[in-house]
Amino acid sequence: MKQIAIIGASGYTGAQVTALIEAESSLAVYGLYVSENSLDKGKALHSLYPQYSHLSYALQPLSETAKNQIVSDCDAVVLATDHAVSLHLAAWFFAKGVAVFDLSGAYRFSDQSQYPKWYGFEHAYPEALSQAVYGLAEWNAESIKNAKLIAVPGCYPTASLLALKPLADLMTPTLPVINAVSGVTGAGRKAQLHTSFCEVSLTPYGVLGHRHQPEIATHLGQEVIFTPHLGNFKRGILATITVSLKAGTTAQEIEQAYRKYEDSPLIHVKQNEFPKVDDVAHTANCHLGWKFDPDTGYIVVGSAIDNLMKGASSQALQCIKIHFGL
Ligand SMILES: NC(=O)C1=CN([C@@H]2O[C@H](COP(=O)(O)OP(=O)(O)OC[C@H]3O[C@@H](n4cnc5c(N)ncnc54)[C@H](OP(=O)(O)O)[C@@H]3O)[C@@H](O)[C@H]2O)C=CC1
Ligand SMILES: CC(=O)N[C@@H](CCC(=O)OP(=O)(O)O)C(=O)O
Repeated sequence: MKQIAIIGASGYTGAQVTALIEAESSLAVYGLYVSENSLDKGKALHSLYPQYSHLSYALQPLSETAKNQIVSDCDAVVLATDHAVSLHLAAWFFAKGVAVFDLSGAYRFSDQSQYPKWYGFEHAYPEALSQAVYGLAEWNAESIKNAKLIAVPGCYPTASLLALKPLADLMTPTLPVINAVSGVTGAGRKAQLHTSFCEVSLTPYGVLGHRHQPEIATHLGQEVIFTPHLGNFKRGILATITVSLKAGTTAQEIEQAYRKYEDSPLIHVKQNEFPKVDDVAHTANCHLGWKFDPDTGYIVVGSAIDNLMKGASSQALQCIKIHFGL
C-alpha cells in the first residue's frame, strides 16, 4: 500500500484527487494539508464537499513538523497548489527523496528562462527542474516510471496535445489553431470577481499570451496559436483544433496515426463525429473526433476532457499508478 499525502486538498483538484486515491485499493490517503494559516484548517473535507460524505479526513496545516512526518511516512506527495507554492514544496520534497506529483505549472518547462515570462518567478531549483518529467500519461509512461518529480500537464495542454501529437509527422509548418473553452472550475475554488456566477459569459481571455501556448508548443515541438475561452459551465474543456496537413495526406494515414491510442482505454477516437463536454464530465476519458478535407488538406479535431479529471487529478492518478507499477 503506497501512502500518499495531498497538499492543497481543500481546492478543486486536491479534493478530486483525494477521492480518486481513496478509491484505489493499492493507495492510501496518508493525510490532507492546507496552508498553515488556512481558514479551513481543522475542517473535515466533507464539510467543504458534502458530495464526498465518505471522506472525513481533517485538513491539517502544513507545518514543518507535518512536512517532516510526510517525508518519513509517505511514498509520494501530490501538490494541488498554486505554481508559486508548488515551486518550493516540490523541490523540498524531491530533495528529501519523496516522489512528487505536481499539478501546477512550476516544473512543466525544462528551460528555466521560460518561468519569469509565463509564471512571474525565477526558477530557483535547477537541480529539481532538470529531473522533472512531463506527465502526459499516454505519451511519457517510460519517463514517468523512472522520475521522482512529475509535472502533471495543464488542462488545456492535455486536451490539445492528446489531439495533436499523433499528427506531428503529417503537419505542414502552418501553425495549428486551437480554440478551447473551459468550465469555471478551471480557475480554482477561491472567489474572484471574473469567475463569479453573474460575471461569467462565454468570452476569450489570455489572447496571444496564455501560458499554455508555450506549454503546448514545447511538448508538441511546433508553435501553435492558442485561444482559451471561459464558458458558463462548471466542468470540462472542449478544444477545437484546425491543422494543415501535408499535400497528399490521406484519411487512412490519419486513422493510422490515431491508432496510437488503440491500447489506451481512456482515449476514444471517432471520425466525422465530434465530442461533447457532458460526455466526459466527471470521467477520466478524453474524447477525440476528427474530420478531414482532402481538397484543402485541413483537418479539424475536437478534444473533450474534464479539466479536473484528465486535465489534472485523474491524470495525476494515472502518473502515480504508472510510477509505482500498479
Ligand atoms: N482547476 C483546474 O482545472 C486545474 C488546476 N491545475 C493546477 O492545479 C493546482 C491547484 O488548482 P486548483 O485545485 O484549481 O486550486 P484551488 O485554488 O482550488 O486550491 C488550492 C489549494 O492550495 C491550498 N494552498 C494554498 N497555499 C498553500 C500553501 N502555502 N501550502 C499548502 N496548501 C496551500 C489551498 O488552501 P488554503 O488557501 O486554504 O491553504 C487550496 O487547498 C494549481 O497549480 C492549478 O494551476 C491544473 C490543471 C487543471
Ligand atoms: C478557466 C481557467 O481559468 N483555467 C486556467 C487553467 C487551469 C490549468 O490547467 O491549470 P494550470 O494553471 O496548472 O496550467 C487558466 O486559464 O489559467
